[in-house]
Amino acid sequence: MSTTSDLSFEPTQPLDCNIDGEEHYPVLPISSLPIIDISAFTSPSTPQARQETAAAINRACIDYGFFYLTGHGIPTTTLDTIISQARQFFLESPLSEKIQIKRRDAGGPHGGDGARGYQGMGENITLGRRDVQEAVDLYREWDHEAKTVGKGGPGTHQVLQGPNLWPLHPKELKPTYESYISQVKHVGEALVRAMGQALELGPPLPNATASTEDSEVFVRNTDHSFWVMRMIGYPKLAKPLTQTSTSESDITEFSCGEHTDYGCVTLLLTDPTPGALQVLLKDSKTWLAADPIPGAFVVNIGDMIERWTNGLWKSTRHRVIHRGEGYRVSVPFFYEPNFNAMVRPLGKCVERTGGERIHQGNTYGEHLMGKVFNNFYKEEGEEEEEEEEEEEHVYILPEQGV
Ligand SMILES: O=C(O)CCC(=O)C(=O)O
Ligand SMILES: [Fe+2]
Repeated sequence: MSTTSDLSFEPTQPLDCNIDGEEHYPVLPISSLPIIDISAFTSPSTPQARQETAAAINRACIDYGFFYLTGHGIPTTTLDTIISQARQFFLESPLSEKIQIKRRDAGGPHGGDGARGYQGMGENITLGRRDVQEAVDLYREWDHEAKTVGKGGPGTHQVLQGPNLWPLHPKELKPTYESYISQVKHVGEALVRAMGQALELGPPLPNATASTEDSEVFVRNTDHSFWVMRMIGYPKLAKPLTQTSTSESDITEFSCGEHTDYGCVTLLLTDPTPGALQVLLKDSKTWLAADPIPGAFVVNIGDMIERWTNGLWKSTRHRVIHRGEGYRVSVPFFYEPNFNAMVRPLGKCVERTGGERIHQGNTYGEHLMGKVFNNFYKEEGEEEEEEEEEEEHVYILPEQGV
């Protein structure tokens, strides 16, 4: 994804460049992402306070596509529990227990749906390379009435239509996570409401439908968010962290390869490990270490917001290289559009970006199915397909009944 912002930044220390004719891309160790307090949208507030927050979001989305989010109302103790229970699962469960909730092919005899469940070390592939991570993927449950029998007959599932496969250990994990999911969805809603206001799409219109382009357009198209939550465990990579800037060609292993998130907004929670998550700045060559701030989410916008805004706000590339101490844990919550939401550039954003649409539009469900197949079923070495080619896939999409 190309980035053409006019962002300029002052490096905090000398950058290591072009030694022995080799290009060295710097990694800035001090995070300078903006910090946005969302409380004006999560609690009673004044129009002026909301306007100031919306303006700060607009700036952050143009300049970085990433920011820290505070004032969301979820207690830090809850966030800490989410991380510590994920750590317990990864480090204390025997492999046999992890395998019990393994992601299995849709339609197969094990009742898998091709998406939910545990992925072993190296199974997640980004840009054709195996990520050094293990993970559990949880999704919004498919609406019961809209389920259809999988191609293997009764007891088998279509893609994405199976039940979530919850870790068995620790046993409090499932109720804790369910309660957290209901809280974090409210934060996602507040955030997309603020984003609609930030784009100055106009006040909410009476009798609005999903396609009405007012400031609530994102709220309506995420009101049955087909959310995804990942628990990710990262063992540290072999090479120790000895330098603040790194030659790109030295990096042969990734905890999570360079990517943009494919949905709407990501609310990322991580343990305190520094230096692991790196965000590509708008100069397209400087990586910024987005170190965690206690109690704050790291938020980034995904490809669906880029498409809705016709590229006014771009989804930003990021990656994880964990060479620090210990086993790193993160739990991103992807607040996504409704499965059936039609995602096409908004008229006002098309006008503001020169009048040409970057995409003709399709539903989030179609987009997601393309991503599920690309990422989960690609063999090492295969090139990741570009967004433009996504339309060439033919998927038979069951309707989500919502
Ligand atoms: O673990 C992290 O810090 C980020 C993970 C991530 O970018 C993703 O899962 O999309
Ligand atoms: Fe990501």
